[in-house]
Amino acid sequence: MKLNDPRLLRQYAYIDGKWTHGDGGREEAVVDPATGEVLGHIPWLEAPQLREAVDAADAAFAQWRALRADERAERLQAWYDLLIEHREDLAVIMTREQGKPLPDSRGEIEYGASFIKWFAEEGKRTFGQTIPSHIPNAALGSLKEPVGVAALITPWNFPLAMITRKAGAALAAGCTVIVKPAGETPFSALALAELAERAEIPAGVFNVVLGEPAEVSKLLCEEERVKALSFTGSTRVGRLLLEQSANNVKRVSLELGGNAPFIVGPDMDPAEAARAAVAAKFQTGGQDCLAANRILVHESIHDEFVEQFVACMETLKVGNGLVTNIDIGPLIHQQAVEKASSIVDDAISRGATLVHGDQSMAPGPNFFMPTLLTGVTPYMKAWREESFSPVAGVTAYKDDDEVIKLANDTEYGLAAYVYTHDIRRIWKLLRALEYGMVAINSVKMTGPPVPFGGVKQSGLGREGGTAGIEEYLETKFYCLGALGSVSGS
Ligand SMILES: NC(=O)c1ccc[n+]([C@@H]2O[C@H](COP(=O)([O-])OP(=O)(O)OC[C@H]3O[C@@H](n4cnc5c(N)ncnc54)[C@H](O)[C@@H]3O)[C@@H](O)[C@H]2O)c1
Ligand SMILES: N[C@@H](CC=O)C(=O)O
Repeated sequence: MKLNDPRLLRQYAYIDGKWTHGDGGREEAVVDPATGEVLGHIPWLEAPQLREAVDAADAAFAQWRALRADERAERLQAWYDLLIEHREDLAVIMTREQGKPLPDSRGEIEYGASFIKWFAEEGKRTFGQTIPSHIPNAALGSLKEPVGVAALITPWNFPLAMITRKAGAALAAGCTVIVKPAGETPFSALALAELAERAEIPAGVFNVVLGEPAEVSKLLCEEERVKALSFTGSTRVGRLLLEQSANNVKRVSLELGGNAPFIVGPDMDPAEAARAAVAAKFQTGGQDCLAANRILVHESIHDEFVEQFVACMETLKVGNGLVTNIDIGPLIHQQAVEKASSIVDDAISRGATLVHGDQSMAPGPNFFMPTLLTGVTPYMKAWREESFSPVAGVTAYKDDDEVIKLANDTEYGLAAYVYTHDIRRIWKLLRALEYGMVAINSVKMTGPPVPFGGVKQSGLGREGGTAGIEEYLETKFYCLGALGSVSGS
């Protein structure tokens, strides 16, 4: 891989400020999903090495939490500056291991870095409370204290931002962290570690462990000294980790799967709505927890919407993300391609219409051409499952009550989109949709100040914003008694 700064491509785990290979000799290849080329190898650590990471994070916690918030902010700001300085190399690493087009990778580096900058400041505002006392001669209040060592387990679709949204908050709060990135995209995480070291974030504060996913996650969940677990990934794995964290009653935050409805009201211009729906569906090639998974269009504009949607889809270019003007890169691996095919086959076998999408045009084995199905119903996988691919499904509806029922007909509750200019409809839908986030007449909804997260089986807790740092803080109440007369108590 050609980088201006080749030291950003590290092929070791990072524990206690040291680059570490695996003691057992196990390793895993990291592959470019666009070409199949092996980009490098990462070690799979053994249990004693994973425990060394916990030892290191636990030992570093005392000193890191003892720093003033502004001292931690300085280190985080230096880390942020280095990410921005090395944005181009980081983007190349991301495109090679994840596949997303280079401009999207650049966008993710800036997006990911923005969480570090935002939380560096927010760490200075972790205020406690002064509580008017109901106890004679006492002063009451609360302090905010860091939870302790946090394990951060992250997915491959946003290899950098899903780490920084967690680590920015955790480090600013005074916690130390152990990151377990997805095996498909470890190099972005390791480049973050290299830059954390250059930013003089002390040894043991930011660690990256690698290994067999189930083994590493189980050890981190069952480790008593790990006080918080923050996981982003599938609902299936999230459930498992919640269970494994139960024995030591760990603080658990889960950012899980989505099955976003995209609702188009009868008052919308079909062309405007179709452009927005294409953007919301095909971001990150559909491999996005916010991707519009079920497009619900009022029957009065359905046919024109579909026509406009196809016209927009036809402009999307599929190919290697390193090439200029590509909109959609490869899917992450063969299983993802097989899942996309099975969703399309299942829908067709149950009566949906394949309007667009010729897979013979795919430029390689991991590519999937943008596909449109109409007549999608709740009995199809295209409805029930998060497709995580460029497969769009459209369903016509009659009225607001029906679309609310349809939109909520899923175990997921991460994000929903509503396109309409009717204020009464907006308010009705906003209140009735069982989702953690609702974007109205906007495809963009994320960013550092946003309380990102889902309801139902899309997760627990929030990331980003003031709520995001709370996930890494305990509230310690104090009652300072026997004070004699306390004025104003
Ligand atoms: N809500 C959000 O903010 C958000 C953001 C990004 C992705 N996601 C979700 O992530 C999913 C896609 O990511 P993914 O395929 O990497 O998810 P995944 O659940 O397969 O993997 C996520 C992480 O868990 C690890 N893991 C995998 N299997 C495991 C096991 N059996 N035991 C323990 N750990 C295991 C992986 O190595 C990875 O680090 C989608 O469902 C998507 O919606 C959610
Ligand atoms: N696009 C989401 C990640 C979901 O996969 C985000 O911005 O957090």
